[in-house]
Amino acid sequence: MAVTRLRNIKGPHATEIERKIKRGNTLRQASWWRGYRGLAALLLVVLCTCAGAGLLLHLSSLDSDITETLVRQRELVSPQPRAYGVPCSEDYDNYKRYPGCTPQKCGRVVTDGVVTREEALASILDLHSGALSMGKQFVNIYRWEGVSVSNVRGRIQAAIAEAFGLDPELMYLTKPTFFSRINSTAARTQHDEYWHPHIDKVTYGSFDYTSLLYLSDYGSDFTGGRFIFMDHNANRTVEPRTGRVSFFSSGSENLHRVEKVTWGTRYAITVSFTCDPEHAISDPALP
Ligand SMILES: O=C(O)CCC(=O)C(=O)O
Ligand SMILES: [Fe+2]
Repeated sequence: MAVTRLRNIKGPHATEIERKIKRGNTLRQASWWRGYRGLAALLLVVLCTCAGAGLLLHLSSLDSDITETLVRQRELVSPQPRAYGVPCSEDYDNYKRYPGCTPQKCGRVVTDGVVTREEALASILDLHSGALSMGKQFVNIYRWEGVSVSNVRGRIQAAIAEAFGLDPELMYLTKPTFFSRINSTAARTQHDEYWHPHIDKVTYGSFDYTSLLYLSDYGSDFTGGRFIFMDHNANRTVEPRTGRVSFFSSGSENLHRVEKVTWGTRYAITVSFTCDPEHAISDPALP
C-alpha cells in the first residue's frame, strides 16, 4: 500500500525517492526469500526422500512379488486346518473323471496338526545320518526308509480327503513324490530351477492333489523360499514351518512358485496324489 501511494509523489526528488523505494522493496523481497529458502530446501529434501523411499518400496515389492501372507511361520495352525477355496479350473475336463476323487471343490489348505515337529525332524535326521541316500538336489521318496513314511502319507491323504470331501480309498500316491533340499547355490540343471511359476497338473500330468510337507523353518533355517500362489489379483504366500503340511488341488487354479532361497537350506517333501489308478505307484518300501 505504502508503495502505491509514494509512486505518485511529484517533484525534483521524485525519481530519487522512487529508486530508494524500489531498492528497499528488492531488499525486503530478498530477505523474505532468505527467510524461507531454508524451509523450501528442507521441504525439497523431505519430498525427495519420500519419493525415493516410495520407489524403493515399489521396486522391492516387484522383486519379491508378495502381496498377502496366508500363513506365517510363527503361527500354529492346529488342530483345525486353514482352508481357502478357489473355483476349479477347466483343466480336469481334459482328463477322465473319477467320481469321489476328481476335484469338484478346489482350493488350498494348510495344517500343522497332521505331522508332528518330531516326525518332521526325525526325517531330517534320517537324511543327515545317511539312512536316506541323497543326490545333488532331490531324493526319491522310494529310498526313504524312515520310520513312518506310510503312516505320514496316510494321514496326509486322510486330511486331503476330508478337506475336499473325497473318498480316501480312491486316491493314489503318484510320481514324482520327492524330497527337495534347496539352498542358495546356483542351479546346475533346469530341474534345479524350482522358482519358476508352474501348474502341477500341467507339469506332472497325473497330479490331482499336491501336498507339501515342510521339514524346516522359514526365517530361522533359511530365508526366501516362501511358497507363492500366483492369483490374478494377488500373490499369496505360505511360510514353511517344520511339520507343516500344505495341500491344494493341482490344476491351474493353483498356479504357484517357490521364492528363491537366499540363505540357509530348505527341506520339503512333495507327496502327490492322483485319481487315476493307472498312475498309482506303490507305497515307499519299508525295511
Ligand atoms: O517345495 C515347495 O514348496 C513346492 C514345490 C513344488 O512346487 C512342487 O514340487 O511342484
Ligand atoms: Fe509345484
